[in-house]
Amino acid sequence: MSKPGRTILASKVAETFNTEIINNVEEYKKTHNGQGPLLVGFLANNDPAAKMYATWTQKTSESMGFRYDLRVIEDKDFLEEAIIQANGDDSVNGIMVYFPVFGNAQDQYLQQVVCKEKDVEGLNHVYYQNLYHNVRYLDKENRLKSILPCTPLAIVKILEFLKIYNNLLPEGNRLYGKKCIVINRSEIVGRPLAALLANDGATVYSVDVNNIQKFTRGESLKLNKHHVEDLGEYSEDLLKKCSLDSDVVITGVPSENYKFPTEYIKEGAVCINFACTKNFSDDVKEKASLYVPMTGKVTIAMLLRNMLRLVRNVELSKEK
Ligand SMILES: NC(=O)C1=CN([C@@H]2O[C@H](COP(=O)(O)OP(=O)(O)OC[C@H]3O[C@@H](n4cnc5c(N)ncnc54)[C@H](O)[C@@H]3O)[C@@H](O)[C@H]2O)C=CC1
Ligand SMILES: Nc1nc(=O)c2c([nH]1)NC[C@@H]1CN(c3ccc(C(=O)N[C@@H](CCC(=O)O)C(=O)O)cc3)C=[N+]21
Repeated sequence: MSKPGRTILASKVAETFNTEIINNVEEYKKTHNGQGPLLVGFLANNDPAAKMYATWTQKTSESMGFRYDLRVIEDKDFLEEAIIQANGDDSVNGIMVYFPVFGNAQDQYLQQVVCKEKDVEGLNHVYYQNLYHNVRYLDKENRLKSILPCTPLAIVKILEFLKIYNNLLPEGNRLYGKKCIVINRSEIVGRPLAALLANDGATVYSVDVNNIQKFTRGESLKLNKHHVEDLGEYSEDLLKKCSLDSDVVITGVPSENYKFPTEYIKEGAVCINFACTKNFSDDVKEKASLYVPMTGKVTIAMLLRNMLRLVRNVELSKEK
């Protein structure tokens, strides 16, 4: 008998955004001498994953009508100056820095050097604070939309595509009744993702190497933003219990030989992996109803969508 589950590719999800992005770039070009918005990428390391991602952002953005300029910085010490220069350059619309650079807390500092008006990845403190506080606009008049970090946002868009979000429910509560588990709690992806899902009404188990936490909006969603509860230290038993309770399993463990145990997956759950390596075993579809093996293509679509949103925010602020 054939397996009941299906694999859904990120390219399929990205398609639904790409037409809109291309049309918006075409509109932009009409009023900008036929030129698309300019994205600048800073590469100051020899990390093969970062290099690959840089080549790939260039290819995708150019194919959609954007201009892309990769600035390779040989000496990391000059990176900060280069970012500051790009912040002040009116011809630059968006900036991204490929991480890791120093591979320590200095990288978080560099993230904040990119000015928020050009921060296509949505890593500025202001955007994080809005996300964690469930604030969706930058101004009191609700004209300027806040930017969301692109990988967590990509996963939200995938869950919408998979119809885990129920659009019969009011916006902001569309994950009510859904339970999700996220294996990764980095500041770039896992923690903001758990907060986003909980803010939309889900119960989220957030797992890292040390412990397991639960993010929710409280009983009957009475809180207007998520709150976090410690469930205990990391253990296989606790992980299995939380996972078997989850309708959605999301993994992002950056290690070649890590495999999420298939027997921890609830029958018919949705499984999504955003790590560069395959975090699920080949038999995942014996349990999963829908399986998304990689998410990178949707992340890039969200990056470019964020870029257009930044351009629009700059134009709206000028009109004021
Ligand atoms: N698809 C995409 O668009 C993107 C993918 N990535 C990929 O996602 C992966 C993760 O990236 P980061 O979050 O930046 O990495 P990170 O190293 O900062 O964080 C890894 C997280 O996983 C947890 N973890 C590691 N081993 C674990 C285990 N055995 N059990 C439970 N938790 C465990 C850690 O505690 C930590 O919270 C990488 O492979 C990266 O390349 C990153 C950004 C975008
Ligand atoms: N500021 C910053 N933001 C990042 O998002 C970032 C970064 N720095 N540094 C490097 C890592 C690595 N990374 C990848 C994301 C997806 C795939 C991936 O799996 N891509 C394809 C598969 C490969 C392909 O089609 O060529 C996919 O998902 O379909 C790989 C690598 C993002 N990174």
